Amino acid sequence: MAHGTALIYDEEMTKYKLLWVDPACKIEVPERLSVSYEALVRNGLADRCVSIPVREATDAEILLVHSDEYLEAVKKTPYMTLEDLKEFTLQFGDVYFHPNIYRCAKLAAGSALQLVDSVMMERVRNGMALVRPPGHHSMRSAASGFCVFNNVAIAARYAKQKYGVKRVLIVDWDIHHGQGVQYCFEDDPRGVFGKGRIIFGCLKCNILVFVLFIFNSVLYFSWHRYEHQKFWPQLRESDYDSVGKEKGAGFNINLPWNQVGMENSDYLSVFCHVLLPVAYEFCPDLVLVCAGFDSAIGDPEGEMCATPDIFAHLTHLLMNLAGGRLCAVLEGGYNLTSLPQSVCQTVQTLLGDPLPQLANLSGPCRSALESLQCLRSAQKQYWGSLKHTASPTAANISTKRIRIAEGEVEEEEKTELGEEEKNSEEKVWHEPPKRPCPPIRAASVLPDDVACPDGCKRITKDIHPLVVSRLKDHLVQEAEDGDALATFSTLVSLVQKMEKNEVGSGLALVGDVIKAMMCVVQHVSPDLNRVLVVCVGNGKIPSHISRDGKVLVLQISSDASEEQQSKHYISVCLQKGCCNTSGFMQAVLGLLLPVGYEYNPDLVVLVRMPDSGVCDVVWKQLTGLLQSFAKGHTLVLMQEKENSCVGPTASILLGDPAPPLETLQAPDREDVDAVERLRRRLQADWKLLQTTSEYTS
Ligand SMILES: CC(O)(O)NCCCCN
Ligand SMILES: [Zn+2]
Repeated sequence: MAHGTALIYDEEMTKYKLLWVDPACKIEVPERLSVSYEALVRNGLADRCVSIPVREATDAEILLVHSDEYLEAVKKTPYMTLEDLKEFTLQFGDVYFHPNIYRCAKLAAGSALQLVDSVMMERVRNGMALVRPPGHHSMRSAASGFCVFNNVAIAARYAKQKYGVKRVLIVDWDIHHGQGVQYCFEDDPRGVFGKGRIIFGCLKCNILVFVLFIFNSVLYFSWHRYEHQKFWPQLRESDYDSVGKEKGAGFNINLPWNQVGMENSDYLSVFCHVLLPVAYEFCPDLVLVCAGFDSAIGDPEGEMCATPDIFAHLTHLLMNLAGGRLCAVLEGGYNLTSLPQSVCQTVQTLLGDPLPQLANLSGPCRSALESLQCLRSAQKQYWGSLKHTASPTAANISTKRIRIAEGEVEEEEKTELGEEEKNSEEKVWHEPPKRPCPPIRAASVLPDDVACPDGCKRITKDIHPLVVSRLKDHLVQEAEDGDALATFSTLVSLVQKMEKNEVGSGLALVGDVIKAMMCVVQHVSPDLNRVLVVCVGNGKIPSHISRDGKVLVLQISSDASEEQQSKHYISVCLQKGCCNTSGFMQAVLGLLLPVGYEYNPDLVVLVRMPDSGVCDVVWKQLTGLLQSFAKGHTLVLMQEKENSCVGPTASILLGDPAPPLETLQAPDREDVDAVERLRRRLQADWKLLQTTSEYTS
């Protein structure tokens, strides 16, 4: 199991800048890189990383994506006069050249490759490359949008060629569309043949027998400010209906933001309702992130309102894929306050620190819902997890697109603020909260004959007089059973330690998981406002538990009775119960995650019901995903005889990545229907469950 987080940075990449007046390029300054690195140093994050040296990408590596003539032309720029540089720049859009930019562009691309090497050779688990110039706009024979070489596209090709990586997921959370990446992989003759489609011919009828077991594929996901094609680069092919070509259909996913001001809720709903379901189905071997932070609040380009701590969560949600192999490469980010904060949030998550709680999430705004629905509808024919998406009706979709090419321009909606007022509106946001690591990362309460997993701290059972007195009046029948009392009072004191952040998470083997859960829930201290209880497997949970919203129960099983549903008592009934991986993950990603984020609990209690049938890999994925909530304070309760679950559960609570699920088959129709039915019923209560705009008030 690889450990460690790589950090790649060299101040050489700060040594180029704009040498003439160009309003479009003046925001791309060297300080972007230096303030980001200095913030990592100041916050003690840089020296917790494995420092990997930069190197220049070779010609051959650059030619994986770019044409020979383009490379040869760029090679000449170091020797150009200022006039020649201006002249050379004119052929491209929104980019500038400098005598030292070629060297820096080779270092930026080379940094991405160093990162891929470190992760694929398992010298580290994941990492981040702080580079300049960015890459995702540059095309085969063109520079664009401050980009010279396409760092991440080169890294994807390099990973496939050198390490035989079959499936690469590229997530581009920069606020601009990385058209360079889209072009590179949408018509790549070698690369994108889809999810291993098998095409057989037949010798006898003289047709070539060829098996295109082509698992080589690159799935590119990008969200970007679009405003119905009004925003740079104003491309028709940046819209949601660009899904990839021929064999690549379904492997290009564009989520256009048609309004500015998008918030954390908008970003999370796109992750939960599009990216994650598809990513789990795709089952990548490697995740590359075009980590642009102009999608953060305060950025002059993005004009969005998502706070820097959102990147802690986006990073964490992707770390459960590809066995944790994640390479983040800096793209954009132009606000010199939110950029370093966002970089620190990202690196701190890569290092495995507890996640910050995201406060007052609501639902996605109407415009985001329209884009979400259009995208899910455009992609549903390619992805089982989206198969049963309701198609947009004209009524609830008002997307209009100004076809600049056709010269057909619809009346522009008047925005209440003029362009200049909007820009001048100074955004303010809180400094992201500290994310201290508790002295004990994971604790265990186990029978004496069960070994405590490495890294875990055993909490010896003892009777806490104060606790017991309160327990006794609740658990009369246990009063005589000394062991049960000891266990329950130890669990209660364990939760108290979590509240004080002395302990991160805990796991326990108990005689009766439901009783233990009830006891914990009834005895958490009053300043623990909300407890999320996730029950996996069949079993009756007393419905009075979710009183006054202090407790939210979500049960996934095969016998849940649906009529009991309420806002705080949700039971998902899966035909084949918890052993059906794709149905289970559909429920986790499409229901549990959104509701969990909106509920924002202070404690998570994960209960593994007896004979739940849930398989280890899915159990580990769930345990890992639940770390998103309550600053990682999860208490896992399992039945005494399930000793074999102790090790796997502990490894996740200690920060190991969950192993990847194999490529998910499409979920069963009944399960998707069950999840969809529940989603529709509950979305009035839980706005993050919405995926269509017909429900917004
Ligand atoms: C890397 C990037 O996506 O932030 N570049 C943005 C270029 C904007 C040009 N108007
Ligand atoms: Zn950008």
